[in-house]
Amino acid sequence: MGRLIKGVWHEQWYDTSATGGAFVREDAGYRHRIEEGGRFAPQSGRYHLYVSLACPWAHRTLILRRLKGLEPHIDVTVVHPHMLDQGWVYDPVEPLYGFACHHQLYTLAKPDYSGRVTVPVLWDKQEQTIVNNESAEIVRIFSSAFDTLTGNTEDYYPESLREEIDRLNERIYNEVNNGVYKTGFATAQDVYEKECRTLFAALDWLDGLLAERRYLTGERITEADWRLFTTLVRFDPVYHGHFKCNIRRIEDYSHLPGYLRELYQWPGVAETVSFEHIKQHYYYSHATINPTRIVPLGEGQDLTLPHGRGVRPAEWLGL
Ligand SMILES: N[C@@H](CCC(=O)N[C@@H](CS)C(=O)NCC(=O)O)C(=O)O
Repeated sequence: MGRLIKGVWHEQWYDTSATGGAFVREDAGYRHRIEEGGRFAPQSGRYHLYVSLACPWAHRTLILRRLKGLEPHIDVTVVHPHMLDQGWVYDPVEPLYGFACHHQLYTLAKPDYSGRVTVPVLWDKQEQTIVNNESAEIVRIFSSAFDTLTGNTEDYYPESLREEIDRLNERIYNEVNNGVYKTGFATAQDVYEKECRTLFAALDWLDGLLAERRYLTGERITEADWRLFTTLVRFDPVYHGHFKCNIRRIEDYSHLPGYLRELYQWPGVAETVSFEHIKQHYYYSHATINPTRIVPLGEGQDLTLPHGRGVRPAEWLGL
């Protein structure tokens, strides 16, 4: 992996030496919106989404694209699961410009770009630039910006729940979504232990919440659930082993496993999950953590089993 410095690719791994062994995530550089009458208008075929099927942040955008019926309007390119010295690469080359490396897309948008080269990227073919490379914002864009085009008005960030969704997102982002990375990329024992305990305290809290509520905010599924899902689905097969998040498995909890299965079985969602890409990416790309690059065989729990959510246990057992 590496980064662009004034448009030139430099190979380097995350530097944790300046932060006492702690992994600190950089903010994304492109934060435009898509809106009627704006610079970026909602038009069919104008935008292209670049994702990794391994990446939990990109995965959120892929789920929203699916749930909001955007597949006919926004094409997708999937990067190769191994992220090595050139960073993310396309194999075969990406379809719009024939690029082999994801960093070429960043320098097409801005020839002197400096910063990390990440997925997801929402690309504008018309201006040949990046509209947005922050998944949380792409999720919001997909949730509402194209509604007139698709006629799909399903709202995953409803006005009445925004305050609660924001509050949930804040803790889940810091302690779970990014918590697994802070645990796994820590290079000092005390930092690892602190992050790992924080992560599991948050999972314990979520398990308790899901004992009371079918979804995080109650009866209605929202973006907060989809944002949590992409971390939960990777947890037992990858984060538990590779990132040493091994105090418990998701499978060991009371309510998280059924919740995870229900979301996995949501129409269209299982097709956005690739355990092959997920395992190949983490175990093969992070040579500092797994120098042998052996990719383990297990895939965690069977997500196709009955989820048992929203029905009384007696009904679920057919009694
Ligand atoms: N803030 C970004 C973070 C995306 C991100 O960090 N993606 C990872 C893949 S899981 C990546 O592309 N990393 C490459 C790098 O950091 O150089 C978002 O949520 O969209």
